[in-house]
Order: sequence, then structure tokens, then C-alpha cells
Amino acid sequence: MAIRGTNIKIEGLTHRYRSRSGVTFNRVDLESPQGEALAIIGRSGCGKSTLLHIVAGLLKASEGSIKLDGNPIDGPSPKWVMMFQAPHLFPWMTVKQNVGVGLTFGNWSRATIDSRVDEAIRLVELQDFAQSNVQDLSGGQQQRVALARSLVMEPELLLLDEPFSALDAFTRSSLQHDVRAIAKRLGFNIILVTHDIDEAVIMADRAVIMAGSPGNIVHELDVDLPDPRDRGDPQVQKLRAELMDSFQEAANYNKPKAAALAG
Ligand SMILES: Nc1ncnc2c1ncn2[C@@H]1O[C@H](COP(=O)(O)OP(=O)(O)OP(=O)(O)O)[C@@H](O)[C@H]1O
Repeated sequence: MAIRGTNIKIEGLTHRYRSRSGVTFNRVDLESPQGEALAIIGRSGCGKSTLLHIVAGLLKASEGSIKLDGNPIDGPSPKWVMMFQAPHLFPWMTVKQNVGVGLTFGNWSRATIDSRVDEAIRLVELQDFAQSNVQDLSGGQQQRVALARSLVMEPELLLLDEPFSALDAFTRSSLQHDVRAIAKRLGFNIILVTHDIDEAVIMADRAVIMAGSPGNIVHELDVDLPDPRDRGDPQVQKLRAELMDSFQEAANYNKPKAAALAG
């Protein structure tokens, strides 16, 4: 699978939902180097999902820019794909048909589509279910199908919006490990939006905390830990505690520097 990562540069990103409403976030600057897994954590309502939707090209920013390897994002693309909390599969199709659906819109031969789909299904370890109807799969397996459907597009950047929060703790944990391992093996970037500090420590190379109203990035922490990461490991627990302290500090934050400067 020919996947590679990308250099992400977000500059002065400002968003408001309506011209006369307040800003969701104000002059956000954020960079992420090729191959990084970046977590954005923050309380509900600080603008994390909105930011992710703009990166995905699903929403427009009011000001500022997002560039991948210097090229502006100006709409959806197979190079940057988003996974949501719900897998959004076609219920009448098999696993294989769901995974390949995006490729049927391109000019690939049947043989190329088949081989890319088979490889994506292998990556998420669903080979034994390739011909099953997705309705016969568990929630975790369905989320694996959604992951394979994203990977088959060979993205440079995988955007995850609370992708595992509807799953039980055991399934969530195995998907967190697997998605990170696949990203590291293939080299693509991840931006993960989450409320869950454990998820950020298990999955990310770096975590940024978003807070305030309007929101902004108020803190960042390198998650410099060896793989595979185990929740019980003292190093993991130490970083988790550090991130939790910053998160709680950020909860009291309501005047972002950028907004103050702008005002
Ligand atoms: N379609 C919309 N129209 C108007 N305002 C919206 C819309 N979607 C979100 N908002 C508002 O924008 C702000 C940021 O919402 P957003 O969903 O980006 O936050 P979030 O940090 O991702 O929250 P959560 O963690 O609960 O998903 C909130 O105040 C929300 O009410």
C-alpha cells in the first residue's frame, strides 16, 4: 500500500458558524510533521470537531489556512479521510463491498480494486469476514470496516473524531493500539480529536489541549513513549497524570492569548 505522511501547517485559523455569531475559535496555529499522530483534547464545545471538519475540507474557515505539504486544503479528498464515531456503512453490502465503495468512483481496474481491498481488509484483520454482511458484525468489527474503507484510499492523513467512544472498553483499547500500529507501519499522519486522556496517551506522539471560548490551543505535551503502550506502565501513567493536570488547568482558561492580542 503506497501511503506516506504529510506536513500539516495550520495558520491563523478562525471560524464562525454564521456571519453574526461569535467565533468558534480564533487564530489557531498548529503544525504537525510528516508521520505524526497528533491528539487534540479539550472539553465539549471548545471547537475540536469544527477544527477537524475544516481540516477534512467539510467546512470552510472564516480566515486562515491549512496546508498539507504546502498545498491548501479546499475541499474533501481521498488524501485526507475522516472516521467518525458511527461507522456509517452501507447495511445491505458485504464487508468487501463496503471497503471498496470509494474505489469504484475511480478509474482502477477490477484487479487493482480487488487487491487494494483485500490488503485493507487484511490490515484490519477482517479476512474471515470479507464476504459477511456488515449487519452481522459487532460494533468494533464495523468500525474496523470503516477503518479499512479509509485506508483503501491510501490517505496521507487520517482524521479521527472520537472514533471509538461508542465501543466497549476492551474493543476500544484494541482498536486504539491497532490504528496507531497501522499508522506507524504505513507512515500516514493522524489527527485525533478526543475527550479521553488515556486515548491520547495510547495513540498520540503529541497532544495539544484546546480550551477557552473562543477556543485556542493552550498547551502541548510530547507523548514520547515506546510502543506498544500499556495503560499499566508507570511511564504511561506518569504522562497521563501530567496531561490530566494540564487539562484541568486549561478548564479554567477562558481568555486565549491569540484572542487577547486580536482584541
Ligand atoms: N452547526 C452548528 N451551528 C452553529 N453552532 C455550532 C454548530 N456546530 C457546533 N456549533 C457550536 O460551535 C462550538 C464548537 O462545537 P464543536 O462541536 O466543534 O466542539 P467540540 O469541542 O468538538 O465539542 P464535543 O467534544 O462536544 O464534540 C459549540 O459551542 C457548538 O455549540
